[in-house]
Amino acid sequence: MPNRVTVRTIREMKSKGEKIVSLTAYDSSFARVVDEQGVDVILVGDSLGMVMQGHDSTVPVSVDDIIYHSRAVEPQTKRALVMADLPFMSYTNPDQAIGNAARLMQEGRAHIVKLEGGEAQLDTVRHMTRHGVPVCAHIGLTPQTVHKLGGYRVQGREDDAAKQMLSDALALQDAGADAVVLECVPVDLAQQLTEELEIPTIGIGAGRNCDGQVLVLQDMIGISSLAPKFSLNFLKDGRGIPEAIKAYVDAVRDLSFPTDDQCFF
Ligand SMILES: Nc1nc(=O)c2c([nH]1)NC[C@@H]1CN(c3ccc(C(=O)N[C@@H](CCC(=O)O)C(=O)O)cc3)CN21
Ligand SMILES: CC(C)C(=O)C(=O)O
Ligand SMILES: [Mg+2]
Repeated sequence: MPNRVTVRTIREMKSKGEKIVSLTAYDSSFARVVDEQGVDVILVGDSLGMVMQGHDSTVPVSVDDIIYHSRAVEPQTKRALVMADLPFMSYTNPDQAIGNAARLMQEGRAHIVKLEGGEAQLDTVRHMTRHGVPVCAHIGLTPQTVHKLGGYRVQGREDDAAKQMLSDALALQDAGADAVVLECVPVDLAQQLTEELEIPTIGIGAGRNCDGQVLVLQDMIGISSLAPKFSLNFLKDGRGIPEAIKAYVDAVRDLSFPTDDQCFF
């Protein structure tokens, strides 16, 4: 694995102020192109339940589904860190979580696993860390709990919620998390989280001050049924798909994406 991006690489990128670029890929053709265009972290996310399977949430996605896509993606990558989501109900206790993380890594070839939640996941993150499983946390809007949240909405606008998010993030870091995704978080709160954490923050709808950005590929080439405020179609001006992905990579690195239009305040 020479020159492969690892959790150490992205932490170094944070300390040097180099932006981390992440994008989803769910099949081998896209994985190859996304890797070739210089995306640092390829996410095999449970949003595949929406963009690949046509469900209206990520709730129906199984561990086998993630493995199916991750197995297609990872062998086509040469440089990117391949991250896979633990789907809903696959990590309700540390033993279940580590068993499913092992499947994502061994059957799915993933290099790091991601799970949603704060406080409730501390024992699980600690257990996985102790056993050498790289972990990315995911806080803010956690789509797996959409039926509790009551919709895909910005999180952390109230003082109490913002304080809770900050303490969750620090506790996840202490538990061993290697990175954290911040989804649909107001710009100022995401900036504060990014400054207070040593581990990298990867934002989606969380402003340009995060250490990195992530988008769902289908959103950034304009073919998904959703048009979240934080997304932007880069497939325009006669560009092909590889060029659109390159434009996204460049825009994250030169801070031209996201603009205020893609942010919550
Ligand atoms: N195609 C796709 N893109 C995604 O970013 C994505 C998925 N699927 N599936 C899993 C979750 C769900 N996500 C979503 C979906 C919709 C909104 C959305 O439409 N939000 C509104 C309201 C925000 C607010 O005002 O609070 C928006 O205008 O963006 C946000 C996140 C993010 N993830
Ligand atoms: C929206 C990103 C961060 C994700 O978790 C997914 O695509 O599943
Ligand atoms: Mg996800």
